[in-house]
Amino acid sequence: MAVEEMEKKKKKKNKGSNEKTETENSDSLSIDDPSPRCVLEIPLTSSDSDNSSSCGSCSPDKSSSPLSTTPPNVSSFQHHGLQWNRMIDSIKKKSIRRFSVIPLLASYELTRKNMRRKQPKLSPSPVDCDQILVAKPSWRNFTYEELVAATDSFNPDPVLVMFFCLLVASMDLDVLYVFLLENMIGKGGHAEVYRGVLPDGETVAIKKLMRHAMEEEERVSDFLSELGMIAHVNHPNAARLRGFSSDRGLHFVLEYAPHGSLASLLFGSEEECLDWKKRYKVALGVADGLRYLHNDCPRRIIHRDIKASNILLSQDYEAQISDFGLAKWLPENCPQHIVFPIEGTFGYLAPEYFMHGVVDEKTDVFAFGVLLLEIITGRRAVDTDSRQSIVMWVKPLLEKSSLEEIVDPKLGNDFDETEMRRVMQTASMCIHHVATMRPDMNRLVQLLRGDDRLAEPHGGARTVSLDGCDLQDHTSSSYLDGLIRHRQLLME
Ligand SMILES: Nc1ncnc2c1ncn2[C@@H]1O[C@H](COP(=O)(O)OP(=O)(O)OP(=O)(O)O)[C@@H](O)[C@H]1O
Repeated sequence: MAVEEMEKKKKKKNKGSNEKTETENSDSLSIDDPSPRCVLEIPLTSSDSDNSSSCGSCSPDKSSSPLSTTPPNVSSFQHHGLQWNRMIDSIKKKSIRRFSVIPLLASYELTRKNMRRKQPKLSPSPVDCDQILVAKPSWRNFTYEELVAATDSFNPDPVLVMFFCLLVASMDLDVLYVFLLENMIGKGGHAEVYRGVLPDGETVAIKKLMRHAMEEEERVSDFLSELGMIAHVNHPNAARLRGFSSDRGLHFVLEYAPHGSLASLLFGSEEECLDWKKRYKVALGVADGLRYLHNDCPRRIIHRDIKASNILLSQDYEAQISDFGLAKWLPENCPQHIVFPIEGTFGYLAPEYFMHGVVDEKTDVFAFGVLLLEIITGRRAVDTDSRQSIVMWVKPLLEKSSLEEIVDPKLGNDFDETEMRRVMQTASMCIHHVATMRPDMNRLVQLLRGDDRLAEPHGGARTVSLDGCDLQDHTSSSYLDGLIRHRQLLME
């Protein structure tokens, strides 16, 4: 846990500087195609215009194969993109002066109707690019007063807290704080999350970015990046945006997940046990969500922070991938990307990522494998006391296929053995130390469902192998060395 916190601190310290310091790796690696800096920003590059299959890929009846996408109407796509880019540029310029500029977005009602009014009529095309560019016509810009009303004044004045504390001298400050913040439902490395109820009765989660360490400009940039990402995502297994607010702080308004995070259910209480049926459903849901992000979303998205606390659970335990703060857009035609500094959460990082900064779909596949191991074993990615990585602990047991040593003791014998073995086998493929040996998400979904006879061999339509990074030196022992080195670096 301490290690994880250390990682988080490092992550947050580094956050923001990441985009500026990402490096190009000359030959086979991607040019630095930035993640979106604002809602609906389309990063157009010459390479993209040449090979932009993303536009067609968001048609609602999309098959699971990314190869079956319709070619985009490039000129329409670029036209929209350039228009949005101009708007974003203007926001960015103004945000340097003062970040009260985001309400400007309010004047750009992001509805399809409005888009049409502001655009010259385009010739009809087989692919409706409006659907991509205006992926979430329903979300809106909230005022601070609306958020206060929704959360019953979620953020009490610290002076008020002190006043109460003095008044009730016997009360512990922390207890009082939590008492006053009874709507707070979660706290991450850079955000507090509150429950709120909108006037129409819908319960929402309001994620409020905290003000620590980061420069205001960086926070704005990160906020816009995460907003741009989540605004593009539209899948039952991904968190849904209801709106945002930049009034007195930066806020996301998200669909509320009543069961909280997978981490809180798996590790929260000794007494309670998430039954196997739900665990299996969550595993399938996360796999589906990742498959969408990697293959079927308007842009190829690598999440980079898949972990149990970023998987939320809906009323009926449908998994929702959340927290797109580190997510990265990769161009279609570039196999991988090199990033520095390395960000993410210790215990979930793929070897080629924490050793060489290589990012692609297989980065998420590795983290997904660790998540599956947590689901099976009920252990954390890194054991709190021994600080042992679950990957190193489980590898010999997976080889023995030793159910009784691996399965969460809280489950007893209350699980479907076929499903359990399937998930174990899938996890073991995901955590392979050689990236190209890990299956892609299309195949993993099929493996998890038990219809792997239909599955393609390793690799994926959007994933191209990169010899330099599939170094055979990623043996188990070098992985362990790498982990230790990485941990030492974090401690420095
Ligand atoms: N939509 C939601 N519904 C219910 N609970 C939520 C929701 N969003 C977030 N939470 C809770 O708040 C916690 C923190 O949220 P989140 O991970 O988005 O914050 P963060 O600061 O970005 O985290 P990180 O430390 O990973 O960067 C989650 O683990 C979850 O328990």
